[in-house]
Amino acid sequence: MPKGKILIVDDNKSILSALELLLQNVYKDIKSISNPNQITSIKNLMDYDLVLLDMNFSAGINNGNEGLYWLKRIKNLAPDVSVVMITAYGDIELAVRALKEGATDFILKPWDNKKLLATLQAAFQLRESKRKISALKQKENGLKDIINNNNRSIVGNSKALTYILKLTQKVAKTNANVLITGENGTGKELIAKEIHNWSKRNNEILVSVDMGSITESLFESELFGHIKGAFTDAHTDRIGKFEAAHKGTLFLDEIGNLPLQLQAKLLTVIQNKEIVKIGSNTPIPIDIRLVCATNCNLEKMVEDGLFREDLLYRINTIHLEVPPLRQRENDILLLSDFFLDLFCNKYNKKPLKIDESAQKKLLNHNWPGNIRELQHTIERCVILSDGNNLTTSDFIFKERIKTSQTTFDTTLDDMEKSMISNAISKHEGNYSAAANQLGITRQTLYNKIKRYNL
Ligand SMILES: Nc1ncnc2c1ncn2[C@@H]1O[C@H](COP(=O)(O)OP(=O)(O)OP(=O)(O)O)[C@@H](O)[C@H]1O
Repeated sequence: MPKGKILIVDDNKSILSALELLLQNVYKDIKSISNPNQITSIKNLMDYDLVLLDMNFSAGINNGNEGLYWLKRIKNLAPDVSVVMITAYGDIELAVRALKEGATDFILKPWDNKKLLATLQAAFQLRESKRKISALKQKENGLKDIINNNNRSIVGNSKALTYILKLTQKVAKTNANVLITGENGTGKELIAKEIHNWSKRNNEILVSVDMGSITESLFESELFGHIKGAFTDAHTDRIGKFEAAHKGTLFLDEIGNLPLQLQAKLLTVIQNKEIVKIGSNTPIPIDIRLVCATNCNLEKMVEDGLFREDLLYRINTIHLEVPPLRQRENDILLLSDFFLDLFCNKYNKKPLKIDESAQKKLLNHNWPGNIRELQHTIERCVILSDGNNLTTSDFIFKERIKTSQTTFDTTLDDMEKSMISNAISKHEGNYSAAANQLGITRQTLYNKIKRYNL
């Protein structure tokens, strides 16, 4: 089945006819011109797959310069089109010049039909590959845009937040590794995204990894990737998060949850700036900007022998501490309104207002779960509300259960709920520590909090 579009340029009409005859069953669309001046007036030259271009047009001049001139013009107008040069006066020097100017290949007249067809076929395949690469590049850029812009703008104008945002902007422009600390739900991940978006790497992607949810057995495969056959389930090659973040930013969330043995592996990669995939011996150079976050006190963990001091030095060239919501009083109502709009839109509710006494209640609450807690509180209110106003009775903050005593006339679910509440309360909203105490992963803890609406 003929496919593809070819343009033949030769001043010799009988050559044009011979070539048309030869190529008519190979290419779907053939256009021949005998005067190269017509090239520039061809509409949509970019749509052509191939150009077969003679090198000499003026009588008595056989140095090939005309062909090289027209090659340049074609490459200017349609850079991805494959151009194959054809001449009766070729030598190696001319062929090299043509290839340097962007020709795909070079054929001598009189030509051998089989060889000519094979050369054009190879040139056609090259053009197809370029098309695919360009389509993939466009798709990649589109995906990068979606990934990078899929973040919420940071709401708030409190002094504490403004200070941290100024610092974030300053730091973003450098290539320094950044450690973001702060309680759960304060917006550490949002700050990491801002660092990426304000950095010179913002044309590449930010890859996030929750270190708290990666099991030891999957650590290397997730972060460094593997090659096909490296282990039983490795049916295909897989790139790890480090390689995916190459040229961009790698965000390692909950870095404090990384076991010591894995800290050593991470340190090696950061120091050597290269990874080795499981099952391979070949190191792959990696260029990433590292941003880490944690709600743990890493210095204290270093003192307790739970975190490597050398790793801490590597990751906290710059340290940003995100303040808790209770220290950002000005932000509470701004954020409440922001989430109110967001969820009213999401749940197709008419606009809601928070009345004055309810506002006071929000301002007086301690927000141990910070902005995430505020977000969930507002979402719940929007879902449950029937009126136009939210009043104090819409905002019910559960008292944390102080006692760990449980009675035996409760259900298993009640006991679990109570244990989770106790653990969260004991660790003052630090979900990682609470999950640790309960012997479950942070993700499982989140799921349970959601399930029990805690
Ligand atoms: N200033 C802000 N403006 C708007 N939304 C915010 C702001 N800060 C945080 N949020 C939202 O609050 C939620 C929690 O934020 P984020 O995940 O960044 O916190 P975190 O500190 O990384 O939490 P964790 O320690 O639990 O991982 C997210 O949905 C985030 O979009």
